Amino acid sequence: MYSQFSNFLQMLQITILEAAVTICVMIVAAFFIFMGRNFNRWKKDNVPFLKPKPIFGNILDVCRMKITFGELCKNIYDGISTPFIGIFILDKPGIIIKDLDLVRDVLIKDFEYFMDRSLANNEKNDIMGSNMLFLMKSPKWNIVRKKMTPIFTTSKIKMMSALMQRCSEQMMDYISKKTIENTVLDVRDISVKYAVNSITSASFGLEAGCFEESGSLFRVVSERIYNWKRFSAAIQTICFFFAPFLVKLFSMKFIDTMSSNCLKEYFWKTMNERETKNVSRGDLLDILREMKKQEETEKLESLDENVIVAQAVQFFAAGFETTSASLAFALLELARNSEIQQKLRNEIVRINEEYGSISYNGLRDMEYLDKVVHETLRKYPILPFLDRRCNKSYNNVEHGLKLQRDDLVYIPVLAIHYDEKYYPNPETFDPERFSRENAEKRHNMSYLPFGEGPRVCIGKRFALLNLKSGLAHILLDYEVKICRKTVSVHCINPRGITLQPKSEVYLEFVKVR
Ligand code: HEM
Repeated sequence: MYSQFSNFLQMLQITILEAAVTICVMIVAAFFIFMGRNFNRWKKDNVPFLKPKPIFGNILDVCRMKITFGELCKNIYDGISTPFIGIFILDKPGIIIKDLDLVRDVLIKDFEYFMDRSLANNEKNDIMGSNMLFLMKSPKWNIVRKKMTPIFTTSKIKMMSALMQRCSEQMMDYISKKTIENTVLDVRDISVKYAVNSITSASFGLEAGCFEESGSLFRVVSERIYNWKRFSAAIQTICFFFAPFLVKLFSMKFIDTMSSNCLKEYFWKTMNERETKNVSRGDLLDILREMKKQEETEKLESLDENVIVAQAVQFFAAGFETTSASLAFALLELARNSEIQQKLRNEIVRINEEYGSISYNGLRDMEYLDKVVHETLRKYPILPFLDRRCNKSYNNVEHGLKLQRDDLVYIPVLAIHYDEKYYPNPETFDPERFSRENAEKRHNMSYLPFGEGPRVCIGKRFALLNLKSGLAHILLDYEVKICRKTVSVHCINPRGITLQPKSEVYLEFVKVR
């Protein structure tokens, strides 16, 4: 074989080295051509588009972790005047939408064309990840979402509020002990502990114990799940969002095996305990238990045990990072804006006196708190973009947009939230933007921190209540202030997909009650 090959090379009058170099060049050229095979797509369809770079399309800086995809979308959005623009996610055609009527069409009116997210779903090797609602694809998603919607009704949320109150009280004990030694605390750390405690209590029926000195296993797991400091974790997340073929090729898992096994074990342990003792506490676990029973009687193929446990793990993963970042950002903004903080505290003190404690009904009556929370989520939308995949040919005549199956669609939430047209002086933290009068004047797609349409965040009401409970408890007892340790610009971490403070958020806690 080898002698035949060298005879062949002799015939061509080239050496083995020259042959090897030629083959490498040909492979690289073929790869470039393959990755660029769609690059004429937007030109052909007469759609305005951004010139792509070889291999990476328009996301080179995201892959190099120089900026987040949310910020890239914002830069693109700010630079265009067309209702949408064509881009390339590596080799795949995608569009970024600027026109809010078109945003509404994609998220709500024409949802049947955009039911799935663009995220990878590795069904073969990642049973836990692929069964999570966030990653799930239609038609399985339709069935599971319908089954899960009753989890977050008003009466269920009201029951869960008692669990949240307990977590808020644990946080206050912790702050009170910590401030004896040092009045400067890292609110990012406190927020993560609070959010992990709340979500563990609601979705696993267990006390995570994050505020205890001995440390908590759930805190360790939460750190493992989203550790943006770990380069490999950041790369993996980028692959899930933008390079599904690599996810399949390298059998990547959305949540690492150790964390998911650990959560799974706790889930079944508590579930079985409840089964034996027949107790219910009004948390998500009870509802998942009902789903399990229903599944056993109805023999629904799509709701096997993996689906049920994956939802608990999903709540844990979706809940703690989003809520903790929002709470930390809210406290930072309140420390920067002392007048707003004082106005909010006056409301909290008044309603606390009226109800005797920070109860579910009391929180519902705190109108200014509601505005502060919404303005925080406007300024810091934790998921700075929404993504969808077109699942069948789409022709929107009114907006002149034609899409093919598998085209990617992005809604640049961060950019919309900072558009002067909807929010003048967007850098200013102004809760009055969310007075009923002001909110009614805006396009209803100009505020999307929880997404919109049938795939809107299922935990929205839980998250809002959790955030409000945490904030109200802290501000009732403490004034938070900027101090020497507070880093003036909290850059957004370019290694994450979500908006997260890049460093610790130190604030001074001054007792006011
Ligand atoms: C401040 C806190 C939170 C924010 C800002 C947030 C934001 C979001 C956003 C933007 C989406 C995508 C919506 C879309 O594509 O239209 C989403 C989806 C989702 N969120 Fe949240 N979220 C938060 C808290 C939570 C909590 C506490 C839970 C669970 C208890 C949760 C569970 C989910 C799930 C399961 C989905 C996927 C829904 C589906 O695909 O059907 N989130 N969230």
